Amino acid sequence: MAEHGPTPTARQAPAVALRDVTKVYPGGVRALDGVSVTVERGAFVAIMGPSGSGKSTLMHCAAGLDTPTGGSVSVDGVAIDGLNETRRTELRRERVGFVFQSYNLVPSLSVADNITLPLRLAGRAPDHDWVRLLVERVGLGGRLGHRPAELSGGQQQRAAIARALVTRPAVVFGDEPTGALDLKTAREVLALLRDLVSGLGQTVVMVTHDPAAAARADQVLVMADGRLRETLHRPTATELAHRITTLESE
Ligand SMILES: Nc1ncnc2c1ncn2[C@@H]1O[C@H](COP(=O)(O)OP(=O)(O)OP(=O)(O)O)[C@@H](O)[C@H]1O
Repeated sequence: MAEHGPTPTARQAPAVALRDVTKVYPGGVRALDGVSVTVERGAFVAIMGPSGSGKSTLMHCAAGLDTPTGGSVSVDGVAIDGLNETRRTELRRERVGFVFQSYNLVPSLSVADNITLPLRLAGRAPDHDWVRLLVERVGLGGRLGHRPAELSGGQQQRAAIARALVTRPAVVFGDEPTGALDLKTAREVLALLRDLVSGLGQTVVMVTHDPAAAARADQVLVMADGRLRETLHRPTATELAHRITTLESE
């Protein structure tokens, strides 16, 4: 067994599984109310829903960034409920990648060093072929020596996507990954995510308010009032926009 690789049993497990997850915040807000979701390996899943419906809470619980009040969560076949904070941090570092709306690159590091930073933090030697392949896929070959401030927003997000994939995580979570980008650049970044799912088998789960973005996913989880209201398979942007407007007016 590879030192950092999942066990053969875990390899068969879904990328993420939530069973009957509940989250009640101090003060009594029930942000999640019995949510069960299975994300298969190689799936591109979007989470949509009205403001306050529990999208971010769902993603944070699924990624081990927040602890559910009830139910269970597993990532790459590992139950995260029983892990202490140190083991949970290790699991996030080794099996989960993150892409944020605001890129979150380290300003003082070059693009190349930003991309390989998660490997250094995990004490792992870079797999040079994999890093080269990622840099090629995200189209940043000519920019590796630049600082993030010298890149466009779309290029910064491409670097952040390469960084998220560099550890070969079981799942990449995106929090409004195209939220800060103009329409054309957002479309390019979505096409890249789609390509990483279809071409490399990467599992991606992203929260988005944009029906056009969610329509690139294989499945759209529609949240309402802390519950999974429905799962749509390859819906169109028009269908999604209509669905969300209906939920917002309920
Ligand atoms: N730390 C917190 N403490 C208390 N209540 C919280 C906390 N975080 C979120 N909530 C509440 O939980 C509910 C779900 O919030 P969440 O952020 O998951 O929704 P969302 O669908 O991501 O919303 P948005 O689209 O506006 O980002 C909301 O009622 C919110 O006010």
